[in-house]
Amino acid sequence: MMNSAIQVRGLKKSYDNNIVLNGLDFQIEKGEIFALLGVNGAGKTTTFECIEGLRKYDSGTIMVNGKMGIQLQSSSLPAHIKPMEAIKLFAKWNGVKIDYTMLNTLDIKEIEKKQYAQLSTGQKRRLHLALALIGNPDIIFLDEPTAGLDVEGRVSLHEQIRKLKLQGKTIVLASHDMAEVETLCDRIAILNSGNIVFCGTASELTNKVGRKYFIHIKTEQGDNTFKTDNIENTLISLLSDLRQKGIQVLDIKVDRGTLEQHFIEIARRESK
Ligand SMILES: Nc1ncnc2c1ncn2[C@@H]1O[C@H](COP(=O)(O)OP(=O)(O)OP(=O)(O)O)[C@@H](O)[C@H]1O
Repeated sequence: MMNSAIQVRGLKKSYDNNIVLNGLDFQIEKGEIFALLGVNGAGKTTTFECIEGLRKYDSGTIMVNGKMGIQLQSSSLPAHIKPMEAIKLFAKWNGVKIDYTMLNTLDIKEIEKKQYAQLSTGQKRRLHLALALIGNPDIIFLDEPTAGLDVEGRVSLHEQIRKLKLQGKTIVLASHDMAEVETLCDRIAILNSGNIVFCGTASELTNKVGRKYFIHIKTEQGDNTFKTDNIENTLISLLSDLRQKGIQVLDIKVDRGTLEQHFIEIARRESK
């Protein structure tokens, strides 16, 4: 019997002439938080749906070792349903008793009187997570769980996900937020042009792409972006240069770069 929670071998899927998955190979170990990263349209949802058994694939094998719980996409419930009605319905379908402790941790009480359509994005996410957990699954799929959430909502969801891991659950999530998956996930797979172009830990990824930062400086003369692996030195030299020229700085932002920028970097390295 395999030890991994999920094993995917040679997974291929096309929609008409559009090859979305061109032979994916990866496995997800039991008890890990695993992220599938990719830009919009990379095929994350398609991969998930193939694994979940919701979508037919063209070829390859998928083995799943455990019960799956799936977090619904937003607005997938009827507008008038109330959270507790949805929870009772799901519990009935799953033939399980409702776990009120779990509902309390997700603060479902706070929203139980509202209708689905009246819930905020964060409240809908919490309800969707509760519904995914109703059947006490071993493997939980979260498709962009923090998209559209504010910082507080994001932090609280990350805490929930970490708690699930401590309970021994396997968490599989899709995201396009590099910073998020770096702090949250044990391993990351990057999906690009139908293939897994990277699969490993966040620090392995950092070693591969280098610790690159992007400094965005807005001045009275316009916007400029600089790439660096040494924020301090680059900032000092940029700022002193601007001061010397008498150009006023209006705003400065530093970030880790977008996923696209990291892809370009990885692709460049692999073609060498
Ligand atoms: N039912 C479908 N019929 C035809 N094409 C589809 C279908 N579902 C998805 N696609 C196409 O497959 C590709 C991958 O879509 P998918 O939703 O899997 O990507 P994704 O990585 O989840 O994207 P996002 O981050 O935007 O959710 C896209 O080009 C999309 O247009």
